[in-house]
Amino acid sequence: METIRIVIAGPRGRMGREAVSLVQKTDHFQLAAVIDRKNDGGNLADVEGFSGIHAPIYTDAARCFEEIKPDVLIDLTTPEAGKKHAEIALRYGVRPVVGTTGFTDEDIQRLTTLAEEKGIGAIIAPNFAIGAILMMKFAQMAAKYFPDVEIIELHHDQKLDAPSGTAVKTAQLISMVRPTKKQGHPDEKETLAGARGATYDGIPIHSVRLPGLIAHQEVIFGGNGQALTIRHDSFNRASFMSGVKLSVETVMKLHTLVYGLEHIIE
Ligand SMILES: NC(=O)c1ccc[n+]([C@@H]2O[C@H](COP(=O)([O-])OP(=O)(O)OC[C@H]3O[C@@H](n4cnc5c(N)ncnc54)[C@H](O)[C@@H]3O)[C@@H](O)[C@H]2O)c1
Ligand SMILES: O=C(O)C1=N[C@H](C(=O)O)CCC1
Repeated sequence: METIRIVIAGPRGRMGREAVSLVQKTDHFQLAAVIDRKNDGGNLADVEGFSGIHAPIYTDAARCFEEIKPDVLIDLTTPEAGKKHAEIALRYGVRPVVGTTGFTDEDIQRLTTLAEEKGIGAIIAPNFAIGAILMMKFAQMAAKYFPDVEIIELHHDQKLDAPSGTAVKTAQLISMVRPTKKQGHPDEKETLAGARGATYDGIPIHSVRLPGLIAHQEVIFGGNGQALTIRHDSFNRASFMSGVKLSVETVMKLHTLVYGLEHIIE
């Protein structure tokens, strides 16, 4: 198998550290460089927790891609940085695999156009955990029979974006198969603002943020005399890494942007 040269943006973060470790232990992956907010010009091996892992550090994504010419960027940063990195990567002919969440429909559309112009692959995956992809697919199946649905997503309290990328993606998949619907009583009123959550195409989304959590979601369907709950839990960040590996391998064969691993996992 040909070696895939990878740049990781956000290597010191919770997900970035897992991704560095994934690249290190995968024979056909090579860590070509990292993009970090600090330590420009330094080496990852000199950063605490990365002893023996040699990769040049850049703070400027464009300079990194220009000098390193990697095959793939894995971005695990913040919404602002992730959007910028993905766009610069595509301009330099580097295929982005974006795990960073908080992208809007417009962001995704702009990057899709850029990937098409360049004729290279890109993947934006709100959730890399295979179980979460199945949870979303099962929810889409169930929505055909149970149009009344609410999403509760639960994450650690250091998360920047709400609702989660997974909750938005789940609502998008459900809204593809059910007509727009106003749920609950037509005259219902919130006596405390936000009590009924945010809505995507009429689907309520409730975001919980608590220390101790990692990433969890329940999709609850209600019907006549019955309810169906589909739940997924990520108990650690290693749960995302098989999806990151699959995305890096797959993006090399794509010529357009794919949003969501449900398009890749049959
Ligand atoms: N797709 C998935 O399966 C999945 C799973 C977990 C987390 N996430 C997302 O991944 C992102 C990162 O999550 P996390 O928990 O690792 O966050 P984190 O805060 O632990 O790490 C983010 C890292 O990005 C770095 N960073 C910020 N701006 C930067 C810049 N301009 N250049 C380089 N590095 C920069 C920070 O220094 C930090 O080390 C979030 O958007 C989160 O929602 C996605
Ligand atoms: O830790 C996070 O942040 C996560 N975000 C993703 C999302 O927004 O859907 C899912 C996995 C964990």
